Amino acid sequence: MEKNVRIIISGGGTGGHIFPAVSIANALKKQHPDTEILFVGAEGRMEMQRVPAAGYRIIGLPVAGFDRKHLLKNIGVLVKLVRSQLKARKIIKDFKPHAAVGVGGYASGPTLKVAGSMGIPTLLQEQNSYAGVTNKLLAKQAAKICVAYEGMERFFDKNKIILTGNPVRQNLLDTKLSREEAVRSFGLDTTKKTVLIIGGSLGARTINRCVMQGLEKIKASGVQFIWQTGKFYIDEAKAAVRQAGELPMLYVTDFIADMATAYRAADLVISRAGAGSISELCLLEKPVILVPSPNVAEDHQTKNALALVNKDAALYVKDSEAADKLLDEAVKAVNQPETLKNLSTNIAKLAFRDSADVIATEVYKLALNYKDKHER
Ligand SMILES: CC(=O)N[C@H]1[C@@H](OP(=O)(O)OP(=O)(O)OC[C@H]2O[C@@H](n3ccc(=O)[nH]c3=O)[C@H](O)[C@@H]2O)O[C@H](CO)[C@@H](O)[C@@H]1O
Repeated sequence: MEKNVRIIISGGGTGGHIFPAVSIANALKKQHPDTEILFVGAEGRMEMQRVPAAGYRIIGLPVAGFDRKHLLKNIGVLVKLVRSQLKARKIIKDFKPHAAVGVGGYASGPTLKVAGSMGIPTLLQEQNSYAGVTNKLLAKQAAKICVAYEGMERFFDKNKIILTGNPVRQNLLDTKLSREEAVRSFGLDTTKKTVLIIGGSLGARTINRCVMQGLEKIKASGVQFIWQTGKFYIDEAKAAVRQAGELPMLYVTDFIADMATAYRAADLVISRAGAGSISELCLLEKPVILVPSPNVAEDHQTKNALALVNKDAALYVKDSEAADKLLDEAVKAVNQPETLKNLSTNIAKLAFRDSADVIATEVYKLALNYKDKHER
């Protein structure tokens, strides 16, 4: 008989944490429709909209990130952390979860710490090839740690590690559109090569600058571009395009809701090296030039990128060299079918399928085990 299991999923901050969290929830619901799921996020962050839009309930904690550069500013952050832990304790007492999942991001720290200290089994999902501080701290209490890269024993107890890959939104894999239909949906020319430029869920300043400074080059390239700027940069980007005059080979937007169509249209992708984007590129076998962000904790995007570059599965341009090289490299690569084919073959080998299902199965096992012991 199906037993009603309750699970908390906590974390967020950016798409890279939220999309895997929602995918795990969907997989749990698919496997065991009676599972009750509660999300715990950070007040004011992206998850507070995205999670309800995906059909799940979320409660926000007043948590904020530590300022690693200005230590004095952290007094307020510490107060918020204590308040968050108190609120997490109340949430857990009310909801009575049988397991908790942490996907990284501010909220997962207090939630998983409190859950662990109350004896509830916890599972961590580490998306990157270099473990974040929060996950390293939470790892001691965790029952299982699902990772996406080899070699994570250098951060975590190897007996707890399961190599699952990062969950990817199912609709990315389900699209039936042809390349031509996808290209047309952006108002572009189906006879031309197309480069998709993405900067992670929030956009990437360096990549945007390269495009804005390279508009004349783009005009002359014979190639067309779909450019996602991120919401902070869209006005500046649109103004630059207006000033450059007619650019029918360039589609500009702040955010692409339908990434499946954008990937389908692309012959080559230029991307930051966020873990979510990389997992998608692997599954969709897309040739990519990675430009890791140097502004993330412990420089983890460079490590993500190198895990692919070392296997000839991606091209690599350093952030500091992007202004000089990026557009030229993209135009060159997209016109070399042999290069594109090799990149596609090699990146496909790094894909993990069924990631969300495997993680959901592990969480459910932990939860059932706890429930059997405590609710007889
Ligand atoms: C700046 C920052 O801190 N980035 C981190 C953040 O990634 P961040 O959320 O920026 O990026 P990811 O690459 O992990 O994920 C981006 C997600 O947003 C989607 N997308 C993107 C653009 C768009 O227009 N529409 C859209 O839907 C992508 O398809 C993808 O699913 O979490 C990741 C996972 O821990 C880390 O590896 C990144 O280093």
